[in-house]
Amino acid sequence: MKLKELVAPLRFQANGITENPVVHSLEMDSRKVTEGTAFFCVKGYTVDGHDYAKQAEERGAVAIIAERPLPVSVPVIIVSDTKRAMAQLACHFYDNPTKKLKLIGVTGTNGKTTVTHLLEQIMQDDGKKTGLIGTMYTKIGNEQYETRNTTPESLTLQQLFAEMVEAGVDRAMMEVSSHALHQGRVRGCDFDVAVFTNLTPDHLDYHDTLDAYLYAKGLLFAQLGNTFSDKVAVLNADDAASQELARMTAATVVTYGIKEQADVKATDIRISASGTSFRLTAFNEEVTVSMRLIGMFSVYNALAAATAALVLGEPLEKIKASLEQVKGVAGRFETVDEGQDYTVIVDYAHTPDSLENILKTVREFAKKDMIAIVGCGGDRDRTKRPVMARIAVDYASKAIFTSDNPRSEEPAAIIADMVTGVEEGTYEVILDREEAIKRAVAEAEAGDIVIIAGKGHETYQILNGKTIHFDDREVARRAIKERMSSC
Ligand SMILES: CC(=O)N[C@H]1[C@@H](OP(=O)(O)OP(=O)(O)OC[C@H]2O[C@@H](n3ccc(=O)[nH]c3=O)[C@H](O)[C@@H]2O)O[C@H](CO)[C@@H](O)[C@@H]1O[C@H](C)C(=O)N[C@@H](C)C(=O)N[C@H](CCC(=O)O)C(=O)O
Ligand SMILES: Nc1ncnc2c1ncn2[C@@H]1O[C@H](COP(=O)(O)OP(=O)(O)OP(=O)(O)O)[C@@H](O)[C@H]1O
Ligand SMILES: N[C@H](CCC[C@H](N)C(=O)O)C(=O)O
Ligand SMILES: [Mg+2]
Repeated sequence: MKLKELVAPLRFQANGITENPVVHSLEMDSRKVTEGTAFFCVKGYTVDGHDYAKQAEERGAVAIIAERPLPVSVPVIIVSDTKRAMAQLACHFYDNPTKKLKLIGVTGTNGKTTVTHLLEQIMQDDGKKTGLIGTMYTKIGNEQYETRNTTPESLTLQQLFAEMVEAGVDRAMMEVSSHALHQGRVRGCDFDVAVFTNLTPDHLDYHDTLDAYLYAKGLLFAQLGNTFSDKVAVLNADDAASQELARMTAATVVTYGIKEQADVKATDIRISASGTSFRLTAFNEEVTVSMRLIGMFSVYNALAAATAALVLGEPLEKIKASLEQVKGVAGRFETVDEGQDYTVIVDYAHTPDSLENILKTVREFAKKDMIAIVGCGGDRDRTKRPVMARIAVDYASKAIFTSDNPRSEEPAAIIADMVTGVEEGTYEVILDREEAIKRAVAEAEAGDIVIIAGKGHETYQILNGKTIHFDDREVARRAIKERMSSC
């Protein structure tokens, strides 16, 4: 695409360009610039991309989009907000891929990864070609690609959607984080359905207040638009935040829930240690669903996915069949089973609400003791630390506090924050996560349950700013085997 055509959507901001080179690619990272790139200078939280304009030019950039004049010899297009321009031009450059597929965005504090995976299963079972973008990876069909963020920035995002369109994807589901909404990463995405799971405290390091966090989530619904269209907001009737979210859009609102009046409802809920069953009533239809997913929160996730699928025209019977197929999502309530006589579960609970949900659920079925291994991420919301510690102590027979991605913080300083929420003598601290897991496995008696919370599918530990390989499931498996072989 020629430069003038690329920047045409910027309208008056693009006036005065005289040169018109061919632009082969778009980049916001100077290190990735190649011959023919248009480079966007983005002011980040760590550095200012404007400082890398010269490097981008040296690497072959043919145009620079910036917020101020720069000493380079290639054309510089000055805009008031490069991130905004970047999203807009990315949509244009990749020919608005999200207009060519059905796009479902899922937001909320907990359950986004799970709900997108449930949707993927439903769509795939109905013969649709799917794309998925989220915490664990991006998937196009069944091919997986690594991504750094749960919701990538706009350039990566639009490129991924273009690849999806190219691959024949007709249904794309993505997790939309509050950070992404706040930073405008999803601007220009043509969402057909926006799904809300729930809102509980998290990320207050970034958003400061719960209201600001809710506002960021609300942007997804605002982005459905202010015209009456086929777009649908799928809201959780049992979460008070949904009323705020409904106010933000003119799109049709469809609700799901258990307690309050809702369009799609679960009743007769039976939860056991091996699964969950419920009656699913959707508009004038009704089916009974028996899933392997455990806990009341899983019923909410199933309802959210079922409602989104229904509004996209999937038949209820097929939705039921798919939900019944799902074995679970990696790192979410994943059991590590080597035939031992105690249960070991790895789960991604890293917020107060998710930790409480998971521990409460297990507590209900635990016949004997429940040992919980809990940590809190470094360089993240400090306010959740004492709350999570309190929850662990309240629900578990034994709480072990350990490290969960300390990042640039001292592991002991994170634990020091955690223990302000609990009384001395009610917990044990083992800073080294591997040691903590080994200890829990060594102490577990027949019938006990060990829950290793916080890292789920993660295959790394970020310590002292360095990333090392670490997988709770591998560590637990090794510990179980070692214990077995030493008996
Ligand atoms: C706080 C935050 O959101 N940071 C995001 C931000 O990084 P940043 O602002 O620090 O970027 P920066 O390093 O200052 O760089 C600024 C600009 O200079 C450029 N640069 C930099 C160096 C160089 O040599 N050349 C160059 O051109 C960079 O490419 C960039 O364009 O922009 C990066 C690129 O898009 C993101 O990867 C990064 O996410 C970091 C990794 C992160 O941890 N984000 C978390 C908070 C986050 O977004 N989490 C949510 C999920 C949360 C949840 O729901 O649980 C997510 O969606 O992932
Ligand atoms: N609907 C829910 N309500 C409360 N807790 C939940 C819910 N669904 C899942 N959880 C808990 O939260 C954990 C994370 O779930 P999931 O990965 O689906 O959430 P997420 O919103 O994608 O998280 P992230 O923001 O880190 O991407 C699970 O391991 C489980 O403990
Ligand atoms: N998306 C979340 C994941 C947290 C996972 C937990 N293991 C941690 O590192 O705190 C975040 O980046 O805050
Ligand atoms: Mg996720």
